[in-house]
Amino acid sequence: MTGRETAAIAIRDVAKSYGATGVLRHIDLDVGAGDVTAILGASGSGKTTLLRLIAGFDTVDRGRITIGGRVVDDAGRAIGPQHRGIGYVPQDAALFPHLNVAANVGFGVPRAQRRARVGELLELVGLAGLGRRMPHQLSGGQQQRVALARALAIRPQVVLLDEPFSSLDAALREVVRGEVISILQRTDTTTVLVTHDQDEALSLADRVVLLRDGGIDADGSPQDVYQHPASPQIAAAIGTANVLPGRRAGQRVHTAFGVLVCADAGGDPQVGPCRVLVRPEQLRLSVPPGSGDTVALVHAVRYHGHDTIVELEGVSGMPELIARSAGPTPPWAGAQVGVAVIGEVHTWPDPGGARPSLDLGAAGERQASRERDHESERRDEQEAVADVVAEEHQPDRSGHDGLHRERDGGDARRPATVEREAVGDQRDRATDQQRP
Ligand SMILES: Nc1ncnc2c1ncn2[C@@H]1O[C@H](COP(=O)(O)OP(=O)(O)OP(=O)(O)O)[C@@H](O)[C@H]1O
Repeated sequence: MTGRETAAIAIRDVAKSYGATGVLRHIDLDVGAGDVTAILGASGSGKTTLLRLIAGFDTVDRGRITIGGRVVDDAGRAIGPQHRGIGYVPQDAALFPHLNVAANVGFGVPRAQRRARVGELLELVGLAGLGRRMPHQLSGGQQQRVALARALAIRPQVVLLDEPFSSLDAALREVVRGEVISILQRTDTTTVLVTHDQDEALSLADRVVLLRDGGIDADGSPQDVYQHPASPQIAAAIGTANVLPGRRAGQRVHTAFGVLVCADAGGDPQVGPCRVLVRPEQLRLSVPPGSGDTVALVHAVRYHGHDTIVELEGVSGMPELIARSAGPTPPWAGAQVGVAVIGEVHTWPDPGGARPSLDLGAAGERQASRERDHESERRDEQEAVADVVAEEHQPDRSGHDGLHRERDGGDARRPATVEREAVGDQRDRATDQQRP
C-alpha cells in the first residue's frame, strides 16, 4: 500500500444494501497506485458488490468513492462507468460474440488510434496474428486475454478483475493468471482482483483484503495476513489453520509439540494461556516416529502430486491436525507418525484458555537435557520465565502444576538456537523417513 495521498482508489465509510439485505456496512479502503490488491472473501461476502460500486455499475447508499482524486460516487451524485477511467474484466470474458478479436479489443478506442492500439495490445497479451478470429474460435484462456486487452485499450487508471480465472481449468488457470498479472504489473496498472481463492490472492497480489460480515476483517501483505492473522477466524479464512492450545512465556510458547519460538519475538513479550497458529506446512512428519517425537495417527491422506494433505489425530488437546507433506513417499492412513513443528509460530492471547497438556515424554527429557547444557544462554528471558513461575504458584485448577513448572522453568534459550535445533531434528527425521 503506497499511502493515502497516492491512493488510486479511496473508499470511505461505504455501505450498500439490496432491500433488506445489508451487504457492505462499513468499508474504508485505499488502493495504492500500481498495486495489485486482492479482495478475498467467502461466497456472498460482498466482493462483487464492492467491485461493482467502484466500477459504477451500482451506487453506494452511504459514503464516498474517489478514483484518481476525483469523487465518482458520494451517495448523492454518481459518475457513470464509462467516465471513471476503469477497465473491467468479468468472470466469463463476455466478449461481443459477433465481433472478431480486433473489433472486441478496439471497441471504445478512437478510430484514428484503433489499428495501432489493437496491434500493440494483441502483442502485449500474446495474441498477435489472431485479430481476425471470432471469440468462439478461441480457447478459454485466449478469451480471457482478449478481455484483458479490451479492458486495457482505453488506457485505464484502474483495472477491475472479477474472478477472471475461475472459469478456466486448473492447469490453464495457473498459466493465464500469471500472465495476466505480469502484464498488469509491467504496465503499472492499478488492479483490484476479486477472488474467493486464497491461493490466488496470496500468490498474485501485493496486498490482500479480507471481506467478512460486510466489513474488512484483514488488510495487509500476503505474508502478513497469512503468517500474522489477527484472529483464528481470519487465519482460517486465509488458509488451513491448526490452532493449538499453548502457554506463552515471553518469546517462547509451550505446546504439545514442545517449546516453540514465537514469530513476534521482537514485540512485547506475553505470558499466559494462548492459542497457537500452526500452518499445515509447518508440521513435519516422520515415519516411523523417532524416540522423542510427539506421535499421531494418520486418519486420512489426500494425494495432490506435488504434495499430500495428511489428516492426523491423537495429539493431546487437538481433535484433528492437518499437515502438508511434501515428500515423495507420503504416510498412509492408519500409520503412526512422529510430528514436529518447524519455524516460528503466531499466537493469540487466550486469557480464559485451558492449560495445554505438556506431557512430552522422551521429547521433554531430551529438551531438559539440552537446557542444562545451555545454562549461560538463559539470561535474556529470565524476566518472562520468572513471571510464569510466579503465575504457577497461583492456585492450580488443572492438576498439572508439577509438570508444568518443570517445563516452563526450562527452555530459555535464544529463539535462533531453538530453531536451529528444530531444523536439525527435522533433518534427522527426514533421513529416517527415507528408510523403507
Ligand atoms: N442485485 C442484487 N439484488 C439483490 N441482492 C443482491 C444483488 N447483488 C448481490 N446481492 C446479494 O448480496 C450479497 C453479496 O453478493 P456478492 O455477489 O457481492 O457476493 P460475492 O462475495 O461476490 O459472492 P460470490 O463469491 O459467490 O460471487 C449476496 O447475498 C447476494 O445475494
